[in-house]
This record gives sequence, C-alpha cells and structure tokens, in this order.
Amino acid sequence: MDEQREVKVQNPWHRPVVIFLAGVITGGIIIMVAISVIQYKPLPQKYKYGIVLDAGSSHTSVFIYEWPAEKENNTGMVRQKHTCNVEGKGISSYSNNPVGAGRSLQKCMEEAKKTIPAHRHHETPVYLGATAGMRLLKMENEDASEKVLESVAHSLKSYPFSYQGARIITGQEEGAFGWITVNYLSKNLRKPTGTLGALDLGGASTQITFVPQQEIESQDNSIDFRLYGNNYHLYTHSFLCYGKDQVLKISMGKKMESTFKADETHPIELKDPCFHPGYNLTKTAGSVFDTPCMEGVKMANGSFFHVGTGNWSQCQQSIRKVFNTSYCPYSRCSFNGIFQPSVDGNFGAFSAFFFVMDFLNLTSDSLDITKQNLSTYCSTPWKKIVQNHPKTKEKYLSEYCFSATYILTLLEDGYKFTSKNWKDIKFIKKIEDSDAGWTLGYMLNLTNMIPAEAPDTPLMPYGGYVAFMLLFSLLILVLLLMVYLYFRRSSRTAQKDII
Ligand SMILES: Nc1ncnc2c1ncn2[C@@H]1O[C@H](COP(=O)(O)OP(=O)(O)O)[C@@H](O)[C@H]1O
Ligand SMILES: [Ca+2]
Repeated sequence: MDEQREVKVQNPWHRPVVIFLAGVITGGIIIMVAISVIQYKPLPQKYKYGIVLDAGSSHTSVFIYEWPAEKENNTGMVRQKHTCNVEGKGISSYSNNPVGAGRSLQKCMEEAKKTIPAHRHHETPVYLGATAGMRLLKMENEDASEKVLESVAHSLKSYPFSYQGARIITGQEEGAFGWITVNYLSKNLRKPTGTLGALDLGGASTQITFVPQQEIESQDNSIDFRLYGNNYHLYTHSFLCYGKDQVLKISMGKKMESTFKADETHPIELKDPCFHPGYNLTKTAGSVFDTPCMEGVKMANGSFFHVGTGNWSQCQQSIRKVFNTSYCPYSRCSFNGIFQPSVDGNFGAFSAFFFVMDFLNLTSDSLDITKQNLSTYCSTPWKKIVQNHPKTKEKYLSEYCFSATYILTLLEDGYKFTSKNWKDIKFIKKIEDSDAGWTLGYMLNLTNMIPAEAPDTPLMPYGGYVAFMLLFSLLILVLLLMVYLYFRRSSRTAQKDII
C-alpha cells in the first residue's frame, strides 16, 4: 500500500495543479490565436473617391473613380465607378459665351453628388484637365481661353467636393498619363513583363507613348518615371492639329485650295473621295477654315457643295498630303520632323481609334484585309449607309470612311506600323470596366497613389495567415494531448509493474 501511494504521488499528471496549469496554457494559446486573428482581420471596406473632368475638344466627360481606402497604393485597385457625358460641345466652343462653359457642367456634377456618399464629398478631389481644343483656343485667343477656364473653375468650386484645379494639360502629360492608365489597369507596373504602348486619337490632337528599344534623340519626347520600384524611360509625342476633326478640316482645306483656283464659278462643288458616293451637303468655307491648324492654306469663302465620290485609295492620297515627310533632323522621324524610335511591343489604341475601328468592325483582321474592307465600305452609296445605320448621328456616319482612312494612314505612314506588327495594336475602349484615357493616370499622379518604391507587403496573405495560425495551434494541442496520453500510459504501466 505504501509503495502504491508513493507512485501515485510521483506521477505528476495526477496532481490537480498540473492539470489546471495545462488547461490554462491551452486556453491561453486559444485566446492568443483568437485575438491575433481578430486583430488583423481586414476592417470593413471603406471607399474613397476622386473626380476628373476630361474637357476634350469635342465634348466633356466626368469620370468618378473609387478605391478601397487601405489599398490605395496597390496597382489596379482604383476603378471607374461612374461616367457622365456633358451635354453639348467641348468647353473650347464657349469662347463667345464663357459663362455657358461652367453652366454646361451642372447636370453631371449634380449626378456626382448623388453617386458619391455625402460623408465623403468634402474629401473627394475634383480635377479638370482640358486638352487640344483649349490648346488651340489659347493660341487663337488667350483671353477667351482664360475666361472659359475661370468659368469652369467657378462652377466646380460651387460643389461640396475638394476643388483641385482646372487647367490645360500639356500634350506630354496627355500621352504619359494615358500610358500610365493602361499599364496600371493591366497590372503591368509591378511585374517584370513588358508594358503596353498607348495610342490616343482625339478630335484635335493625337498621342503616341511607349517604352522604346532605341535611345530617345530629342529631350522633348522623353519622360522618366519611377513607379513601384521600377524605372520607366518613355517616348511620347502629341501631334497638335492631328486629331481626326482637325485633319478633316486640313485635308478639305487643301482640296479646296487646289480645286477652287481652277473653277471660279459659285457655288463650287468639292469632290471628296473620303465621303460616300451620293453624299452631297452644302457647307460654308468658314466651317472648314475656323481653326489655327490651317496655317499656310489659302482661305476660301462662301459656301460649297461637299460631294462624295467614295474612293479609298484617292482618299488616302489626299490624307498623305497632311504629313510632311520631306525633312528629318534625327536618325528617324514619324512626320513633320518629329523624332520617333521604331514602334516596339504591344499597343492599346483607344478613344477615337477604338470608336471608329469598332464601328466599322475593323479591329481584328490583318492590315491587308482591313484595307480591303474599308475600301468596300467607302465605295458603298451614302443612301445605303444611312439605311443600314438609321440610329447613328449622320455627322459621325458620314465621316467614318475618312476617319478610318486617316487612322490607317497615321498608323502605317506616320508611326511606321507594318503588316507584320499590325496585330500588336489592340483597339480597346475599357480595361476591366475602366475607360482607357489620360484621366485615371492624371488622378493617380496628383493624389500620389503610385509610389516610387514598391510598398511593403505582409509576409503572407491574410487567408494564409489565418490558416497557418489555426493549423499551428491545432498542432500544439495535439502534441499536448499526445504527451498527456504517453505519461498516463507509462504511469499505468508503472503501477501494473509494481502490483
Ligand atoms: N461614337 C463615336 N464615333 C465616332 N467618333 C466619336 C465617337 N465618340 C467620340 N468620337 C470622337 O472622338 C474624338 C474625341 O476627341 P476629344 O477627346 O473630344 O478631343 P481631344 O482629345 O483632341 O481634345 C472626337 O473626334 C469625337 O468626335
Ligand atoms: Ca481626348
């Protein structure tokens, strides 16, 4: 009996104190895991907002962006929540009525107030960036351009948002921020993979931006960025007056200059291969020559009949005349003496590049097939075109043949794309529900949302962390149980041996 009692006393697992301590340790581990899991659980998502107005030459669009507050420095987190197209023309058309420019924004800004939760209004930045239409107005009439900018600024300040400025952005900014937008949305910026070049076509200017293989020979065309720990050396150029609306005016002006000299009788007929056969509209010379882009072209006046002949190759011949390729002060040029390295890698072509090519179903064929299809389209009678597209605005409809011919000529003769790398051009409108364009990149830059260095990332993702903690604590429990069972068995064996 005495021996048995001694053994019982020697076996520590039978002591209530030890059992109590084991319970406390196990409970402590469970509480520790529970607290750390709850502590690091992501808080319910809080969203922040930003507004950018794209005051283009033809119209103004309001973009509302949204992003989770605690993830603002991660690539691809900002998304487009809402867009609103301002009624009427672009702000540069209000040169004779500047107050009207500010007033035109009202409807869309009221919509923005409804879209963004009221408690976020005061911290939501609003930016307005004006592009080539306002650049041209500034060249023509600086005073009028300032009055228009004052008017839109005054209008934007009357809303409860955080007004951050209304200005004309430079062509380099327009190109570079378009490039940032498409690469941010494609999540290319933190990966070692290549980037996407950006091609933007507007009504009054066009931009080309990409990472070149060759050295950039002109300082004006070079932009450097450090984003997420990577250095980017970009080539960019913006051609003022080479948006599709201005090129249409220039090429019509040039045609008028050459035909109207020979024929003095009024009203004059302007035969145009870029318009469909059967198209015939009376236009005024003033509506063609109302631009500073027509320098050196002899001005016509009065009205004329704009008559379509629908001949694609003649149309291309007439468009080629707007590119000056007679001089180049560098090793290679696109046109008008502007340096351009050879195009390299994939390109996203957006805004009017997309609108036009998508409308004509010309976004996925080889360059040769695209030309053939466009040629057939241009020679289709105007009557039939209208019948086939009763809902499309006739002004847009009448210009698609011209616009697509200009696009092919700009890409092939201007930028030197070939039938080999034609497939590298992707005609895009949106990437992941956000429009391709300069506005997103502009906002990301001004709100410092793209850090120069890669932000620190946790050792493991949240899900992995929770799973790890749970498994680890389960392992400790199992170990404790095994030790307990082992000691219990060995103490029983010891007891039996003694008996
Ligand atoms: N659905 C459409 N079809 C064809 N062209 C369009 C369509 N929507 C917009 N556009 C054209 O896209 C161009 C947009 O240019 P915009 O951004 O206003 O000028 P910029 O960038 O030169 O200041 C304009 O030429 C406009 O007519
Ligand atoms: Ca534009």
